[in-house]
Amino acid sequence: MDFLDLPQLSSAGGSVRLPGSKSISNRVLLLAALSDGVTDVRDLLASDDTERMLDALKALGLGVAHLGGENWRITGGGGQFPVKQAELFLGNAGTAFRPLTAALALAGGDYTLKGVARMHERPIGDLVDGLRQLGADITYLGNEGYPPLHLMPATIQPGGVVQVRGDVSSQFLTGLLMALPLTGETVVVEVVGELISKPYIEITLATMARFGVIVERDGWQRFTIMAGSRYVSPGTIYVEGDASSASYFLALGAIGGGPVRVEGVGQDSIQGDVKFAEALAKMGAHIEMGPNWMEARAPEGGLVAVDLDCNHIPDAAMTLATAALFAKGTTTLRNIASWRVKETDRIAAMAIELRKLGAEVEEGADYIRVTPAALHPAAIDTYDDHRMAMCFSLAAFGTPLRINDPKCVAKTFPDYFERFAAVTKAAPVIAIDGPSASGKGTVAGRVAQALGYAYLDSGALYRLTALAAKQAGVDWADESSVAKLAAVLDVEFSGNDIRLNGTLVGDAIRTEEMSAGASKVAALPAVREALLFRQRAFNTLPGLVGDGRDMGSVIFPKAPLKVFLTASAEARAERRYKQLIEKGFSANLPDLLADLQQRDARDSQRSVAPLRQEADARLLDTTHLTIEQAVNQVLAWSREVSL
Ligand SMILES: O=C(O)C1=C[C@@H](OP(=O)(O)O)[C@@H](O)[C@H](O)C1
Ligand SMILES: C=C(OP(=O)(O)O)C(=O)O
Repeated sequence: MDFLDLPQLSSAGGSVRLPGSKSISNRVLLLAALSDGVTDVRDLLASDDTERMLDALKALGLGVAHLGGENWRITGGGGQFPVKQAELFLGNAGTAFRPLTAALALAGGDYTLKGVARMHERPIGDLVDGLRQLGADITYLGNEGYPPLHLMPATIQPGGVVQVRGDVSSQFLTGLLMALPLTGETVVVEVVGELISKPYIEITLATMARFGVIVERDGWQRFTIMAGSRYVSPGTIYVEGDASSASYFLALGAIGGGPVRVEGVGQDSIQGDVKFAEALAKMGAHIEMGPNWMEARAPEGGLVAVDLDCNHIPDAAMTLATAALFAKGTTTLRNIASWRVKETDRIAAMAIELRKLGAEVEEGADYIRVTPAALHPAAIDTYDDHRMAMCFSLAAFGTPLRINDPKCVAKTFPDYFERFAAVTKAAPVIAIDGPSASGKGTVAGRVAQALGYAYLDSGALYRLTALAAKQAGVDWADESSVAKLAAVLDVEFSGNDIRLNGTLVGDAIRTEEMSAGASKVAALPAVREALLFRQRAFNTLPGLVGDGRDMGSVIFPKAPLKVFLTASAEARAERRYKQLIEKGFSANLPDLLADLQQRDARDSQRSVAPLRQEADARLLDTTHLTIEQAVNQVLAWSREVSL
């Protein structure tokens, strides 16, 4: 599985231009398609959800032209879909599936609407019930109340009253409202039950108004579409930046110092999720806003917990759940039952993954309660939910972590992690690589001490793996068995002490036998894979010095300082000889030299992570240097680069 390892973060600051709003993009596309005339859409969101809508409109025979960049030209059908029979795949896009169901059910064609497996678990029964009151002919192809759907031509009863439930998803009301002008008659929509996610209805009404249809309303209960309502293209329309996507960056600013500014959405927005900024302000963040921008800074004393009804910001509220990891006290997010029927059961998923990091979490049918704790590294599953992936990126302020399947952000924000990297600063790493017995361990340890950084002796992990295999009677050449051992290796580093399965290992991993074992197991790709995240999990604050063979090339390719530390084979053999004699082992210089040369050859020729100087690594040849001189050189370089 694809994954992304995040180092612990030290700060956040900067500015981000947001991608277009998903909710506005898909509404604008559909209304442009239903309009008379040509609409130029600017700043459209480029993502999976909008691609599904664009593909559907093309399949339905509407004019869809890419003008380059984020600009599209839609030629409307004046309420007609030229293609009368089609099978549409709508992925997991609620904003495509629900509104297209309504529009196509009234359009007099034969259409099959499908999605990904999860879409077939997301309810649509309340919308179908509403459409059937108008005479629509809709069949469930799978489970009653859920996609996929088959829509057949039907005699639509003009006018009257349609009742629709609004307590599972507001998208049912949105779908009906957008489709009803197609009937040409006056229709009243009555909402049954408490309407959730109300601000999304405001987006619907505001977007319909831009296309010339004004809906009369009586609060949240009754909406009237007048006879003769027709969509008319506004000519050119601009899509605002996505307010839900803004939430991650505002939270980064609120946790990581800031200020982080988002551009493309602000106080003039029609999106309810701008209210996320108010929630963050309640947690203590300093928020500033302009018509088209928002900015967040961390409060001096840190964030504080909140107890909030989040029904009005169902998507952005997820960001509060991970921001809560950095707030003093217990945060409770209430009235969020709809989380359970979105991309995944978001209450359950959030609780499971927050607990993996160490937080205390309580979940109920419609709430989640998060109490922060000292976080520890974990691999976070994202459940094919873009917001899970984006929300958990915030946790990196507390611990290095792995995000599984990070590409799921493509639903609404394909380059999220690139933007994230641009406004965050990672705990620094000094990567020191070099051949056996070059003295890199000694130098790395002393540099770490001088800077107050942690020290990762990656070679020790391979030696420990070799030792654990020997103890378990596993052959060093048995790749899958050694990898299994490596994945669950119970090791603990504290100062100079190393424990394996709770027992001090001392010099047992420093013997020539374990050197050879380490070199052998290190050549096995599955073993290296198993130890990858374990090593990256050392990338904590205030910083790390790592030594090994692939620190700069594989483990920490973004390390701000990379050193290739070496010495002539003769000098290294001599150093090793002295070390062994001092420790009371017997040793023979010519043998040591021959071994070293053989090992150099094996390490530099192996197919995975061969030992070599990276193009961006600085060469430190210590043949004629003392340890102090080598340490001082690395420290001098560390001052040169900004760590
Ligand atoms: O209408 C919309 O654009 C949306 C409505 C909300 O769904 P619910 O109404 O199902 O809560 C929201 O979660 C979704 O991401 C987008
Ligand atoms: C719920 C979401 O999506 P959808 O539009 O598919 O409902 C979301 O983006 O968080």
